[in-house]
Amino acid sequence: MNVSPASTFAPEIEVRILDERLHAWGLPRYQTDLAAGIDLIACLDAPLRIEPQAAAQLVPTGLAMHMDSDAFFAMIVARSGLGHKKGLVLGNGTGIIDADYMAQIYVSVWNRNPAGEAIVIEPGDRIAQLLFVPVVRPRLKVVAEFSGDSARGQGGFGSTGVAAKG
Ligand SMILES: O=c1ccn([C@H]2C[C@H](O)[C@@H](COP(=O)(O)OP(=O)(O)OP(=O)(O)O)O2)c(=O)[nH]1
Repeated sequence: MNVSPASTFAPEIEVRILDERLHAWGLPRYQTDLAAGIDLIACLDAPLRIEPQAAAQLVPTGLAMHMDSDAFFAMIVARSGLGHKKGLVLGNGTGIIDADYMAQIYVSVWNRNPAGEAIVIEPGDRIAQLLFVPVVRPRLKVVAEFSGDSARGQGGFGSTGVAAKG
């Protein structure tokens, strides 16, 4: 399927390069025409060794951006291969970059491997990816009782069970 860039929501945002080494390592860009995210690069001065299950560490990306929009935000997620094969995941599960955040973006890295295998991140490694995600910011109105009803009603967490229904 071909998607014309003109048919997608593609606002322009300002990005600052805080680490000049990114000019050689790779400026923020989509790796393929339809890649969902841009890779984030470890702007480290020396290799970083992460022991299994050790405390999460913050890695600078050398990037700052100002989305300045109420229509979307950015989300840091693991790179699929690194997370699945090597065990390099995010210490905060998912990193949320608010649209009003203008400082350097950091990646919280964690080695989820159970034991033994350390992970070494080299300066310039692509360690995670950044996705831009539309967001809805509804106005929150506090009420005593809900005005409508639903099939689930007041059934709580897990109330629909696990069996597949025909
Ligand atoms: O993985 C991350 C997560 C967050 N941030 C930055 C961008 C985000 O806008 C800001 C604050 O994040 P968040 O609101 O999730 O964290 P907080 O602990 O509530 O911090 P704050 O008090 O600054 O809102 O930190 C990162 O650089 N990397």
